[in-house]
Amino acid sequence: MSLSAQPARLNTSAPDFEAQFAARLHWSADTDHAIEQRVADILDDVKRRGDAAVLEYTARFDGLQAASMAELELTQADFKAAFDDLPAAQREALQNAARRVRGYHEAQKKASGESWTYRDEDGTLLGQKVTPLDRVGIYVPGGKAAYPSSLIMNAVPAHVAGVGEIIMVVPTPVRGSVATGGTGVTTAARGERNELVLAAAYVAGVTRAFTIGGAQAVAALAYGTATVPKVDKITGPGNAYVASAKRRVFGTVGIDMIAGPSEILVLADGSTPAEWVAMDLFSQAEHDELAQSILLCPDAAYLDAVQREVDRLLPTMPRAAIIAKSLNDRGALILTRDMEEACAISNRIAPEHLEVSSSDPHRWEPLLKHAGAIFLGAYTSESLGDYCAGPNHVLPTSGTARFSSPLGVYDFQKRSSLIEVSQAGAQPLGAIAAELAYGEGLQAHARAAELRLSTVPPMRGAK
Ligand SMILES: NC(=O)c1ccc[n+]([C@@H]2O[C@H](COP(=O)([O-])OP(=O)(O)OC[C@H]3O[C@@H](n4cnc5c(N)ncnc54)[C@H](O)[C@@H]3O)[C@@H](O)[C@H]2O)c1
Ligand SMILES: N[C@H](CO)Cc1c[nH]c[nH+]1
Ligand SMILES: [Zn+2]
Repeated sequence: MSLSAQPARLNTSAPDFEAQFAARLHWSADTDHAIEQRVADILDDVKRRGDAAVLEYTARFDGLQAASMAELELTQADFKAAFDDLPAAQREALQNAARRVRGYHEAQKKASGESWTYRDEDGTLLGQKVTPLDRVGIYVPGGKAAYPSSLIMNAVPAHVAGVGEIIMVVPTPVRGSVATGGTGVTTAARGERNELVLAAAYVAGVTRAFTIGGAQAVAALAYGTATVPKVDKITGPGNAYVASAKRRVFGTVGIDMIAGPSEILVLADGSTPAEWVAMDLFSQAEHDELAQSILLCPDAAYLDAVQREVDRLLPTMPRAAIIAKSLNDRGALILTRDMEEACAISNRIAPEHLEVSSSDPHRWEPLLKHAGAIFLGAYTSESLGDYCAGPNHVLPTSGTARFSSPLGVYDFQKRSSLIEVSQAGAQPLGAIAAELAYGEGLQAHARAAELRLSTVPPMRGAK
């Protein structure tokens, strides 16, 4: 069957642009009732029945049969064996990627992740104590592709922050088993473990790991089961089921953000070879049918050229079916009046990844406000950021870059305020606090402050 990919052609000057634009924009799990309902049911079930429910869903959605959760636990020996067995080039690539990601996150910690204090003129000490989380759960996706790079992007900043225990979940679906929501495949004996993922767990350092995925894995981490330890926070990307589950368990545990199906927006001035841009659009479309790839450009002939490259290159891609579905359903090539308008539209979309494919990217960068990551210039392909540039590739999707940031060391830390008031400092602060506390009708607050004054006044409103 020959496939074709026809992203929607939009024109900002067309009278129906706004309607067409809105129709293409953010899809998120919470607008899909069927996914929401299924995820809610899975979470409830795992909360009630623990391991037994996780085993059932793993058989149903991943086609992976196991008699007990112990069978689904990976060991440190598995990690080391996978690492030792890798071809040297893959071992080196993993280590180089981890080294660059570590360097970036160490710099990030230095810049904004350390405790700080100061003393005011009365000798009162004020500040913030930064502490790492005790135990985190990292979700490493594994449904339609394997993601050793996501393991590195989660585990490395957790280590830089000083997290005590890292519990990883990763689905290992049996190939050919399709998570249909029905019974799925129930005869296969073992999921396909990805050796690079196991080796990455060795390189990046993971405490415990389970081959479970989807909403059931998120539930196991959030509520804890007899086998899977309850964590303080769940980080990491995943498909619509994972994103929805994370949103629902927030409050029971912390979460990093909504990092759902991947997105790329390319802002092009027409100076980058069309082939490069077409492949960059493919690079995110190939993740998931629900991924979104958009090109904004003020040059109609360039949009035509990129479409021609899409047509030419698609048949060469092993994941052509996923790419075609993603581009047909969610992709768009948008003709803008100029680059300024393209920047404004990009801000409205707030994409996960934003490539500024221009000969003068620094001219446009100041106009760009909302994006998970901004890639400047024709040589900065988004895929370099996915693996090894250094910054984190776990990024907010579905327009949540308007209020969320990339995964970072800060996601694995929390902060406590530090306050040490000197005797001299207690005098002015006591007077201010007492005044406000009486105003709120909270006498005990007022009195606690006044008792520390050198001259203690009578309590106002005493009985
Ligand atoms: N935003 C980011 O930072 C980022 C980074 C990497 C990957 N991603 C995205 O992560 C996603 C990975 O998705 P994936 O599918 O490959 O792996 P995944 O691990 O996220 O999802 C697989 C799991 O989904 C569940 N599932 C699938 N179909 C189901 C159904 N019908 N009913 C119930 N559960 C079902 C199964 O339990 C399965 O184990 C992609 O969308 C990719 O674009 C995002
Ligand atoms: N582009 C993904 C984030 O949306 C990350 C990734 C991992 N591997 C390849 N790509
Ligand atoms: Zn990617």
